[in-house]
Amino acid sequence: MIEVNRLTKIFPDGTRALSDVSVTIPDGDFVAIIGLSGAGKSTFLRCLNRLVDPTEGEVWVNGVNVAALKGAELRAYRRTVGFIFQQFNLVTRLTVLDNVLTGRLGYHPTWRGVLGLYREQDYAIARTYIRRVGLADKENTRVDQLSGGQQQRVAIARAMAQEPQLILADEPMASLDPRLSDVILGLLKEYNEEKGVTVLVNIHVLELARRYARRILAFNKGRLVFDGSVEELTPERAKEIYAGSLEAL
Ligand SMILES: Nc1ncnc2c1ncn2[C@@H]1O[C@H](COP(=O)(O)OP(=O)(O)OP(=O)(O)O)[C@@H](O)[C@H]1O
Repeated sequence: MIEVNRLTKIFPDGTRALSDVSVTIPDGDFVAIIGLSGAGKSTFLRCLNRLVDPTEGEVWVNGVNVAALKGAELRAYRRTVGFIFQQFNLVTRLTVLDNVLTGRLGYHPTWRGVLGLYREQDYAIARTYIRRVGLADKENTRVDQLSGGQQQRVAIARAMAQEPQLILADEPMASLDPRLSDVILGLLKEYNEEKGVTVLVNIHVLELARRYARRILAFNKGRLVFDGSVEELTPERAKEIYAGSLEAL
C-alpha cells in the first residue's frame, strides 16, 4: 500500500510543485495521473522513488518511510521500484538483453553486476520479459538500432525483470507515435492484472487514462484536485481539471 501524507515539494528556485498532497493507494491498483503540463505529475511520481526529495510530508510504501531513506537503504528501496521514463533511459550501446539484465542488478552484490556476472536464473527472467514485450528476435541487437517504440518496450521489460513491488511510468508514450500508446499501456495493464503489482502512470491524454486506469488522480497547480474511479470523472469534473486548456479534452 502507498500512503502519502501532506506531501509538499518546493524546488530551490521557489517553485511549489506539490502542495499538501495526501492519498492512499491499495496494492494492485492501476492508477492514471492526469493534469495539465506543469501540474506536478512528474514530481509526484519522482517523490515516490526519491528521484525528488520531498520538502515536507511523508511517503510510505508497504510500511517503508521512503522520505527518510538514506544511502544503502535508499538504493535497496529503489531496486524494488520499476521506473519507466519518457525518454527510455537505456544504455543505447548495449544489447536488449544486457539492458534488461540490468533490472536484475539489485539482486546481486555490486561487484557481480560490474563484472556482468549474472546467474542463469537472471538470464531466464530477462528473456521471459523480452519475449513478453515482443522482442525475442531482437535480444542481441544494440538498443540504438531500435525504434522508439521498441526501446520503450525494452525499458518496460527491464522494469519487469526487476520483479518490482511497484511500477511508476512517467508519460511513457509521450515521445512515441500516438498509435503506440495502446501497446505500451496494454503491456503495463496486462502485467498489473497478472502479477497484482501496483502501476502508477502519468498520462496527459484523458481518453487513454479512462480506457486503461481503474482509478484517476488529477493534479492542478500542485494540488490533488480529483481522486476517484473512472466513472466518477464526469465531463464536468474533467473540465475543471483542465480549466483553460481544451486541447487535452
Ligand atoms: N528541478 C526543478 N526545479 C525547479 N522547478 C521544477 C523542477 N522540476 C519541475 N519543476 C516545476 O515544478 C512544476 C511541476 O512540474 P512537473 O514536471 O512535476 O509537472 P508535470 O505535471 O509532470 O508536467 P509535464 O507533463 O509538463 O512534465 C512545474 O512548474 C515545473 O516547472
